[in-house]
Amino acid sequence: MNQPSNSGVLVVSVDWDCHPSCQHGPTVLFQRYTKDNSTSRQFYACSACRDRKDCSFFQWADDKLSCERLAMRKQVSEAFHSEKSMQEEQQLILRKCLDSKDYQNKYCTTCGLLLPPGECLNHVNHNVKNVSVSDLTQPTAIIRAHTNNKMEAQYFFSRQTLSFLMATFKELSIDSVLCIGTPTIHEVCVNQGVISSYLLDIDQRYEQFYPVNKFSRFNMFNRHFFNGEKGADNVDLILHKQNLAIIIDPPFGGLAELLGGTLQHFMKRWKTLHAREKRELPIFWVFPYFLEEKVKENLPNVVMLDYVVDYANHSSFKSDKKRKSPVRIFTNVCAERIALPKEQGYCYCNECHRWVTSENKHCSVCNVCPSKDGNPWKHCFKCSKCVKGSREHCDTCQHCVLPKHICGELAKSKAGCHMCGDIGHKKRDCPKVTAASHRGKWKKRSLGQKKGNAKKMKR
Ligand SMILES: C[S@@+](CC[C@H](N)C(=O)[O-])C[C@H]1O[C@@H](n2cnc3c(N)ncnc32)[C@H](O)[C@@H]1O
Ligand SMILES: [Zn+2]
Ligand SMILES: [Zn+2]
Ligand SMILES: [Zn+2]
Ligand SMILES: [Zn+2]
Ligand SMILES: [Zn+2]
Ligand SMILES: [Zn+2]
Repeated sequence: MNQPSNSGVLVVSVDWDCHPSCQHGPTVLFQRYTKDNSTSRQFYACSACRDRKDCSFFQWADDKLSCERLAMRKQVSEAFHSEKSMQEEQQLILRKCLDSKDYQNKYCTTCGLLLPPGECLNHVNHNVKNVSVSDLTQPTAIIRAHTNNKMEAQYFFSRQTLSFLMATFKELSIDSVLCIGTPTIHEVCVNQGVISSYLLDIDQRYEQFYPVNKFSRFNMFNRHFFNGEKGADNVDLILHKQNLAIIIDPPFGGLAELLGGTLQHFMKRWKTLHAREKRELPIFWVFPYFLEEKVKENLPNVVMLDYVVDYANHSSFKSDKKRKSPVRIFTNVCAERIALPKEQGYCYCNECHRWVTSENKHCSVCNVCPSKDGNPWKHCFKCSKCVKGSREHCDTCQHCVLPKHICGELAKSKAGCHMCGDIGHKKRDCPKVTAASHRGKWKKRSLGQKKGNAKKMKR
């Protein structure tokens, strides 16, 4: 999402049928407040890109577009809609590469293209690499990952995490998965051939490696299929599978309310197709632990597993790093049914009936294994709850805080409303926000999902 300012931006509406579209499908209506919060104005911005550099679409909701701008918008939109998917042509190239015995296949990393024989001449000064026939079955190893945190944030699961996820699916008798932004899971499923899978991802490069019955270019924030009905029909086919699960691993900065909307849309469709099922469609949503509240607000009945998800190509979220990855799995499957690997130090808590990290000790007062971050927590009788092990109770702040804190700061920051600064209420009850919500399908959500943490984690 484009953020014209750091403060005071809310999602107002996600009415996909009525909003103007950018090249990533329908935009989101946001509300931006001035610095002193005295006035606000609404604008439409891209749902997929959190930086104007990646998608320049921006439109004030009350702006009357000039004729030239309208004409330009129309031109862009027409060009976008006529840009038909090249998936079928790409598949012919893939076929040629797979069949080739007498020449070395090439992939141009600069253009993100698999090159048919003879095509290399057009890529002379580009970064071209050789790919073997077996490489072609591992697209995530061929493509250059786009690690732009404001858009794709392509971080691939480590081998260990992949094995855990695959073992979990097997244990739960899941035989089909809808992979949303999880190309490595899809790759393993396709290669192993035991679990059937379908990939939805915004990265068009996968069109070269998978036919339309295996992949569609898709925007997970607004449910936009770049190939129209074709993609939607193929997803519907997989939603017919009874023992299906969805696994989604969005960029951290992605708004939970939009992601929740997408998941609930698929869950609802699955429920309609399996009217006799009492269960919900199993969901595995990979997201940081510090966004737990946001996930739970937007997807009811999920729990956070203690399992630490790590990545092969992320500089800090690798399993060999000292600092643990903050990424966890949120699921609506009963946590008791998901055994976490003992050999990685997880153990079963008989009181909580779930698997936890060995540092997450059961608190007999709260009657839970309280740790969220995987480090030891302890009970504070003054706060009447468990807190991070590094915190000490401060009688002045009346809270458990870091020993080296500035007394009073926390109380100040906890007191008021982030929106208007008033001490008397919290952001969710801010009259300014409520006053703004007077037109149909409104949603009042903060854009800043614990910005401090999200910024620190950069994904
Ligand atoms: C954090 S990575 C997750 C990859 C996953 N860990 C794996 O190993 O398969 C985010 C994924 O979501 C995709 N993505 C980013 N923005 C998207 C969007 N708006 N809609 C759909 N996919 C998106 C990226 O291309 C990338 O594959
Ligand atoms: Zn866009
Ligand atoms: Zn090239
Ligand atoms: Zn416990
Ligand atoms: Zn406790
Ligand atoms: Zn305390
Ligand atoms: Zn204090």
